[in-house]
Amino acid sequence: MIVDSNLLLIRNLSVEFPGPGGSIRAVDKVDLEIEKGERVALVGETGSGKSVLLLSLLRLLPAGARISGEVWYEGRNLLRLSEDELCRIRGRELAYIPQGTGNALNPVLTVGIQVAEPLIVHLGFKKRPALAKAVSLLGQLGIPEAQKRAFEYPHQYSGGMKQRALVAMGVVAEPEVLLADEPTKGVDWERREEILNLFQSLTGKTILTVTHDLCFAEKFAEKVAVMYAAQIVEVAPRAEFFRQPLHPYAQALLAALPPRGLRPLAGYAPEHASYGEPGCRFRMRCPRAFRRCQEEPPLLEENGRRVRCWLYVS
Ligand SMILES: Nc1ncnc2c1ncn2[C@@H]1O[C@H](COP(=O)(O)OP(=O)(O)OP(=O)(O)O)[C@@H](O)[C@H]1O
Ligand code: NI
Repeated sequence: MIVDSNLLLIRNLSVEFPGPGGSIRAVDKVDLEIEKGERVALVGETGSGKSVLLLSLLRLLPAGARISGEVWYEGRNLLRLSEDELCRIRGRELAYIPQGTGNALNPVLTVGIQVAEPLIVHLGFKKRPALAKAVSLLGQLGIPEAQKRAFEYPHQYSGGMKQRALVAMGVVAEPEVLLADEPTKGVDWERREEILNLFQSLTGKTILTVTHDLCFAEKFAEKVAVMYAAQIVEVAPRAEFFRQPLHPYAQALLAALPPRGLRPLAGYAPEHASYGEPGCRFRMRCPRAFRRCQEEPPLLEENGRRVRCWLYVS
């Protein structure tokens, strides 16, 4: 067993989807440590593997997905647990907050009862107090007239409201670990603040959030992890990351932000089929690429930061 102060320890995690034209490696040998009570933002462009990484931690991927590696949570490798054991952990100790844009909510149940359900299922609450808590949480997240709207169905909610209902459902039973996939997507500016406040009020809870919203990441996270083309390319404490990102991709990500110059990154991420080729996956778009980038860069570790780039190899 791995003895460590980390609550969640992801080791050499890979996910492949077999397909007719060969398999797609959506997550490639990811290592990430998350301490108890730590808030981590996982950022990176579309298709880089963030959602798949999150889903793989709780084995929520479609049946065809091949997961390898280790995910240690309090001394247990989640990838080795039986489905029964994992079911007991899911929702209660580790909860997943999906994106509200999909069909994550059940269309035939009221929102209130869905938000209340984890309390009933995992903590043995009776329906009335569970509903009361759901209503109060929905109100806290800025759902207007929560008392009334808790009795409405998902189709009566806007996209942003559905997203907030999913956040409420994820946090209601106060799980130790929250895995959230873009919890602010489609949510208005003022309402994002409420999600942020709610997350910050969950003291002692560990939160890993996928987000495209770097402003949210800067306010919310203590640590930032950056993915590019299925790999982790940088991990850094929040302040250091926003002051001086190391990886050229992370630098480009920040340079694209409006207050920092709004310079979009040109080009495209490499095709999955090319992942097997040697070399840095960012090199074709990298303004600082040099000869050595033809070889695969290691994930270097220095002063609590990590970066996968030859520029930092002396
Ligand atoms: N069920 C699946 N079957 C096959 N390929 C998949 C499946 N789910 C995801 N992928 C592929 O895995 C890669 C990573 O997808 P993922 O959804 O994790 O990206 P992401 O970083 O979350 O992107 P976004 O920011 O757009 O949400 C993509 O190329 C995607 O097409
Ligand atoms: Ni995603």
